[in-house]
Amino acid sequence: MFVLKIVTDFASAHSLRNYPGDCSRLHGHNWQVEVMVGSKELNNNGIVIDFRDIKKQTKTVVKRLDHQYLNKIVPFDKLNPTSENLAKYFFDEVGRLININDVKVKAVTIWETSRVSVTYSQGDL
Ligand SMILES: Nc1nc2c(c(=O)[nH]1)N=C([C@H](O)[C@H](O)COP(=O)(O)OP(=O)(O)OP(=O)(O)O)CN2
Ligand SMILES: [Zn+2]
Repeated sequence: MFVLKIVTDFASAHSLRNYPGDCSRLHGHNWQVEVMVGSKELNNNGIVIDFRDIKKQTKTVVKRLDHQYLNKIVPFDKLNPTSENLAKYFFDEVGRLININDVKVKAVTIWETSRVSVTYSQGDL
């Protein structure tokens, strides 16, 4: 299995619903997003997928959230805007844009700060 990784980031505000502490108040993060794409096969050019395509499609999703108050953006108007839910959101949404044949998003890691992160994946990495 080849696993490619791209990293990007965005800034947004959120407040956690039903959170027993100061994270229930409005505050912001510079989120870092790592998208891992895997495949067992290479194409004729010896690549899985162009890094540029992964970056481009990830940025399409980032644009929806960048410089926004996440609690007002679908689906986080209903779904708590936790790192866990953001990781699954990127996994699903970037996957919808780039998954084809054996080439699939394998995992997404969201860094909320430089000290804490969540990884969402389905199946083996
Ligand atoms: N499992 C989760 N726990 C927490 C989440 C989350 O998304 N998933 N989110 C938060 C808050 O968003 C909070 O902003 C982050 O808090 P924290 O990690 O404590 O960050 P700090 O910079 O305030 O803490 P340091 O002690 O300076 O590292 C909380 N928990
Ligand atoms: Zn927070």
